[in-house]
Amino acid sequence: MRVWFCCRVKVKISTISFTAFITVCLLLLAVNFHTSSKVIQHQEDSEVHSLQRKELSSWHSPRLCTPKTNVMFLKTHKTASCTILNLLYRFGEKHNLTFALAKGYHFDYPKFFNSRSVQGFSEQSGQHYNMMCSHMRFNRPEVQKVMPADTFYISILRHPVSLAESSFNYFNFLAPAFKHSASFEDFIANPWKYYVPDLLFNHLARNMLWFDLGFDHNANFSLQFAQSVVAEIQQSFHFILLADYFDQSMVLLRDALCWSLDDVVTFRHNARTNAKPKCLSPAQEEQLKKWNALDWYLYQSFNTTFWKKVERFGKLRMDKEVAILQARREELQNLCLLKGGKPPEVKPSLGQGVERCQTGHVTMMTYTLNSNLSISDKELCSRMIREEYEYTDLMRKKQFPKT
Ligand SMILES: Nc1ncnc2c1ncn2[C@@H]1O[C@H](COP(=O)(O)OS(=O)(=O)O)[C@@H](OP(=O)(O)O)[C@H]1O
Repeated sequence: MRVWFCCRVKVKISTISFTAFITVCLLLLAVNFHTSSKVIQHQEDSEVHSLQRKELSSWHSPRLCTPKTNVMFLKTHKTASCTILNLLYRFGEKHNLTFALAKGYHFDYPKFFNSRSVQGFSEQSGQHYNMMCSHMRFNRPEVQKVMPADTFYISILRHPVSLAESSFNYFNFLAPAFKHSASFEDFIANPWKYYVPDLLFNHLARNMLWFDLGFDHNANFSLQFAQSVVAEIQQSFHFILLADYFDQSMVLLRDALCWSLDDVVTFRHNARTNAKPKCLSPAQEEQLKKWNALDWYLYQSFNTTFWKKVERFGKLRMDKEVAILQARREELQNLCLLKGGKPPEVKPSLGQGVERCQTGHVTMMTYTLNSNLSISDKELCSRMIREEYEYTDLMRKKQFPKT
C-alpha cells in the first residue's frame, strides 16, 4: 500500500514536473517568438511553411517567420498605389526603417529610374535602404544599386478597362491623347485619331502598366514578346498584387512579408468621389482591351498567377482572413473617422491634403478624424489617413533633419 502510494506520489510528482517543464518550454518559446527576430526563416510555399500555417489558427498568433523589412514597391499609376504607399510608410515609421526617397515626390518620372535621383545616394558610399516606394519607371539594374540583395520586390496591377477609365479621369489634362478627345467614349471609338505614339505623357493613355514596368508601351503585340516580358517581370518581382482584389492581395502580402494584421489594414486612399465607373458596353470594353493589348495580356497572366497563389494559400483560409481584415478595417474606421468615414467629406482636388497626391481635376475623397480620440489613437489614425506627399515629407524630415 505504502509502496503503491509512494509510487503514485512519485508518478504524480514526475507528471507535475514534466508538465511544468513542458509549460515553461512552451512559454519560453512563445516569448521567443514575440521578442526575438531570430525566428524560423520564412520559406514561402515550402512544406514546413504550410505546416506552420495550419498551426496558426488566429491572426494574433505569434508568426513562425521573420518579418521582411527590405521592400521595393513599384508604384504603378491609378492602381491603389497610394493606399499601399501608406501602409509601407506606416510600417517603415514604426520600425525606424530607411527609405530611398526621391528628391521630389517621384524618381524623375517618366524617365527611366536612375540611382542618382535618390536623395543623398552615391554609388561609392555603398549605402542601402530598407524601402523604396515612390513613382518611377522601373529600371532593375539601377534599383539594385540602391536596394539590398535580399529585397522583396512587389508591384500592383489593375484591370485595364477600369484603369483606363480612372486614367482618363485623372490625366485628361496631361496626356495629349486624352486632352484632345471630346469624351472617354470618343477616345475609345477613335484612339488613333488622338494618339501620337511618342508624345510626352501619352503613355498614360496606352499600356500604362507596361510603361511603368520599364517596357515599350508602343510595341506591337505578339504572344512571344508578351510572354518574354511577363517572364522578365516574374524574375524581378516576388509578388504582383491586384487592385481589383485588394483585400485578398493584402492577405497574401501579409503572409509573404510575415507582417501583422494591422500592418496591412488600410483606408482607401486617393479615391474619386465620383468614382462610379462609367457604364461601358461590352464592345467598348473589348476596344479598350485591344487598345491596351500589352497591359491586357500582362493583367491576365498575373491574374492567373494570383489565383494559383490563393489556391495554394487555401480558399477557405483566404475567405476567413479577408473577413478578419475587413472587420478590423471597419473597427478602425469607426474608431478613427467621423461617421466611420461614410459619407466622406468632399474637397476639390486642387487644394491641400489628399488631393496633393493627385494631379487631375477630379473630386477626391478625404477623411476627417473623430475629434474625441485619445493621444495614442489620434497618432494611429493620423498615420492611416496621411497622404503620399505629407508622409514623404515626414520621412524626409526624419532622414534628413537638417534640410
Ligand atoms: N483599397 C483599394 N481598393 C481598390 N481600389 C483602390 C483602393 N484604394 C485606392 N483605390 C483606387 O485606386 C485609384 C488611385 O490609384 P493610385 O493611388 O495608384 O493613383 S496615383 O497614380 O498615385 O495617382 C483610385 O481609383 P479611381 O477612384 O477609380 O480613380 C482609387 O479609388
